[in-house]
Amino acid sequence: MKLAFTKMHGCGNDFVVIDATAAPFRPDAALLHRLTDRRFGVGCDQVLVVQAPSSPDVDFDYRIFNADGSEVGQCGNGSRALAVFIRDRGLSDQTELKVQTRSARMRLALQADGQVTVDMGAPRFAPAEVPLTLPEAELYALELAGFGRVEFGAVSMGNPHAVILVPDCASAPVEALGRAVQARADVFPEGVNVGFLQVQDRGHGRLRVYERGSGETLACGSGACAAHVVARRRGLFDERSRLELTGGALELHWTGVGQSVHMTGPAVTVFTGELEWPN
Ligand SMILES: N[C@@H](CCC[C@H](N)C(=O)O)C(=O)O
Repeated sequence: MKLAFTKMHGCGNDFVVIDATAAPFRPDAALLHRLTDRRFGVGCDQVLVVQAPSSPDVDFDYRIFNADGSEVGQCGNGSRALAVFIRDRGLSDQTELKVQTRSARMRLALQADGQVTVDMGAPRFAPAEVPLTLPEAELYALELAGFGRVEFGAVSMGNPHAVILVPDCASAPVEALGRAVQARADVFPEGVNVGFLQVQDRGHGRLRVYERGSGETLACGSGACAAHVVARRRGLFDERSRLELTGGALELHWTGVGQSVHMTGPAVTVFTGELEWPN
């Protein structure tokens, strides 16, 4: 069988996108590995699958698989890529789309300048919703071997995020500390994406994210939303911020608790291809 795919990225967070609107796509672990592996396969941080809508309230369903094959419920950069993919494949000519993942409903808006704005829904802070097992707080803390007391904000953007403020993103121990936080399965029963945010002023910051299931990526859209929200709740950001991630910049807008976070940024098609499978 030949499996058609499109390679895309949003600020360097890269995707293999599959159109499953006409025929079902039921990937097993081996096929996902082939799609995500950078040496023996195509290579990407996430595999995104577009499906026909499961409810009349949305235009498409959207499945997300991390590089390790785990299925998750949110991918902010991926949703911008999805909007461009749907338009370019002629699946819809609407400039506004509603999509449903297994844990989030998002509204995607294609802008005239080529950027995509995503209504990511309202952030959720209750520990059970993140989820994390600590009593509710604006700032949590963990004692981690080799790092001492590590403070972080926690939020669900449809997926779990911990956000750590750092004085300098470039020198932050993203992989080591990211792994150490993720190792606390007693605190994060569904795992966690770990963001490292350097606040520059009330509207600017730098961010690196050690993602659950994919390691450090060049950008994480839901991570950018989480970082903006955590910084704003701590009084460090105004309603709007521009975050520089390793692979590009995202614009965030959040008016406050109970309101949606809006994220704007680019989405780019790199190439299309066909994978012979199994071979
Ligand atoms: N890169 C994504 C997030 C992908 C899922 C994440 N690794 C998780 O496991 O929750 C984004 O842009 O949001």
